[in-house]
Amino acid sequence: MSNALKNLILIGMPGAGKSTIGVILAKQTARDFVDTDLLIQLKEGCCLQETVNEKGYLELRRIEGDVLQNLDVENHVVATGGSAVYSEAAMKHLKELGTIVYLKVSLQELESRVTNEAQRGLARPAEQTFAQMYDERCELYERYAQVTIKCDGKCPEQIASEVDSIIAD
Ligand SMILES: Nc1ncnc2c1ncn2[C@@H]1O[C@H](COP(=O)(O)OP(=O)(O)O)[C@@H](O)[C@H]1O
Ligand SMILES: O=C(O)C1=C[C@@H](OP(=O)(O)O)[C@@H](O)[C@H](O)C1
Ligand SMILES: [Mg+2]
Repeated sequence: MSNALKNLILIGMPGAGKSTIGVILAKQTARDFVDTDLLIQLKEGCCLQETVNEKGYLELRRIEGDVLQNLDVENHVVATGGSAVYSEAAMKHLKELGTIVYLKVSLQELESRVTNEAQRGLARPAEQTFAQMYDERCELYERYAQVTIKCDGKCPEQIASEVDSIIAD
């Protein structure tokens, strides 16, 4: 564990399982849980897709960066949004808060999971395809990851146990 605050920060593509696995991991490791997408929604008073529609994807990324930089938690599992890695300052803050765990999933697996792309509030330019987004972002997730878990073919409980055993070492 890289940090006395004992937070585990999950990063990865939309559909990677950050929100799903985050809750399971919190329960498995006796931590609290926070999903920063929900904090953004509470701050804005609307769903992420509405923020994108009304203010644009760059503004959603800016709001997300702001929420992440103001995050002040201890002994939590933090599920971030897939676009968290666009803010260098936010990622620096998250690294100070805890251990950054990248949930790595193949494009093929993600495409089978994310069937509601247009309603998910993705913070990307309108013309960017999911595959292009994957190519652009993979190097960012890898840049910030302190622990990487290959998730294809594993169920959420198995992935949570793998994270638990790695951070317990
Ligand atoms: N390891 C997994 N195997 C199969 N399906 C998964 C796995 N992890 C998540 N899912 C499914 O993928 C979808 C996206 O998961 P979610 O936790 O919302 O991802 P994220 O928060 O990273 O965008 C959900 O329907 C969830 O049930
Ligand atoms: O990757 C993205 O552009 C986004 C992913 C979403 O979270 P999930 O990764 O939990 O789906 C959410 O933060 C927002 O809609 C933007
Ligand atoms: Mg999520």
